[in-house]
Amino acid sequence: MKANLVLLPGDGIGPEIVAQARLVLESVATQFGHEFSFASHQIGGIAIDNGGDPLPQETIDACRASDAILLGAVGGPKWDDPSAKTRPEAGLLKIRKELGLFANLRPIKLFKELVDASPLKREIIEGTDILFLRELTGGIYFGPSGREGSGATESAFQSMVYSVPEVERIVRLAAKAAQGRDGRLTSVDKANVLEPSRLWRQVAARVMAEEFPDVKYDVVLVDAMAMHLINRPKDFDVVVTGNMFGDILTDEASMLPGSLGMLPSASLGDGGPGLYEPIHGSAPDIAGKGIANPLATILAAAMLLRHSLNLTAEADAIEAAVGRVLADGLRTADIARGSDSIGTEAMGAAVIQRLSV
Ligand SMILES: NC(=O)C1=CN([C@@H]2O[C@H](COP(=O)(O)OP(=O)(O)OC[C@H]3O[C@@H](n4cnc5c(N)ncnc54)[C@H](O)[C@@H]3O)[C@@H](O)[C@H]2O)C=CC1
Ligand SMILES: CC(C)CC(=O)C(=O)O
Ligand SMILES: [Mg+2]
Repeated sequence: MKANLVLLPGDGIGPEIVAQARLVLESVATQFGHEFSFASHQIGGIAIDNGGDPLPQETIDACRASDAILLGAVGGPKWDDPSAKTRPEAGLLKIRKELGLFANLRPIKLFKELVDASPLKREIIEGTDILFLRELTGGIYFGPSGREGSGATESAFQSMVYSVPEVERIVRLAAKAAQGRDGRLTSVDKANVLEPSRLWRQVAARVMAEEFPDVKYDVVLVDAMAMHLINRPKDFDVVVTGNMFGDILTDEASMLPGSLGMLPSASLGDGGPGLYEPIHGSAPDIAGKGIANPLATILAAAMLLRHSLNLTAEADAIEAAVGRVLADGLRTADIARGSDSIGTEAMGAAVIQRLSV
């Protein structure tokens, strides 16, 4: 198969981890007889530095013309000035919106070889397999925002807005995902306080009752969910939630496998190219040191093969190679828990070495 892939390395550790995922994809292409072409484009802080815009038009055009996109991360202290006209993160939000990527799939799957990396007890986490569906192009990150007044009385606002169609489409997708898994769906909201959450809860209940009577459905408030996630994670199958709640809960869930550096994601819309990325950010504290964990990005590349290119065996091969690396005891610093660790490049090479085993 021929595929035209766009790489958006971005900032901080982004270029380091995307480089390893690219090598893995090149190795898969050679082994399975595919022709993948790669074109790198700018997003985030580096794009601001080079032209003042965190998402240049040429990047949007290249993404639209591609079969799939692999992104590293954006942002960093260099661009954190609160009075700046724009921010790297605005580029990421915009590309998601431009491409209509309303569904962010975040699988929280534990490699059995890695149960020792979590700060949580083995008996709590072992066997955890949750699929989060985070709504990605609506909610508070996209609501009306601004500032009013000035000086000591200045105020700022950002509104959470959800519409019926926005809730319907993400709940339908989540329910379909549940049908293909253990048949259970949990919707997470804050309906005791927030009006958009009350709409979300009403719409989700109707969609589930009318269209998915076979899926076991329940609702949990987001604050309680934050606790359940680390107390009884095995009780959850598919979880559907809004943009900000999904963002925060999945960072928390990264403590189940033990590190943000282990969790990939896929952002999908109604057709068109999907965008794949680790769930973590640009990790400025370790950028340039060669120690970032590239496995989340490598696993995101596996999701790209599975969801955008329909290459199941190839995606399985990457995931199996990651399992072998972990079984062989190889760990980057974030999952080493004090024992010996290897760097970003060595971890990428170790995955490639085990691809054909
Ligand atoms: N998708 C994206 O591009 C995202 C961008 N950001 C941006 O990233 C910047 C840094 O944000 P932080 O709050 O520090 O979150 P972060 O996710 O970048 O890092 C949080 C902690 O996890 C560690 N970490 C993250 N990924 C790792 C990896 N692959 N291997 C080993 N350790 C890893 C970091 O070293 C840090 O200690 C900010 O500018 C933020 O806005 C944050 C989240 C997502
Ligand atoms: C720009 C932010 C919303 C990025 C982020 O934290 C995420 O998508 O996980
Ligand atoms: Mg996040």
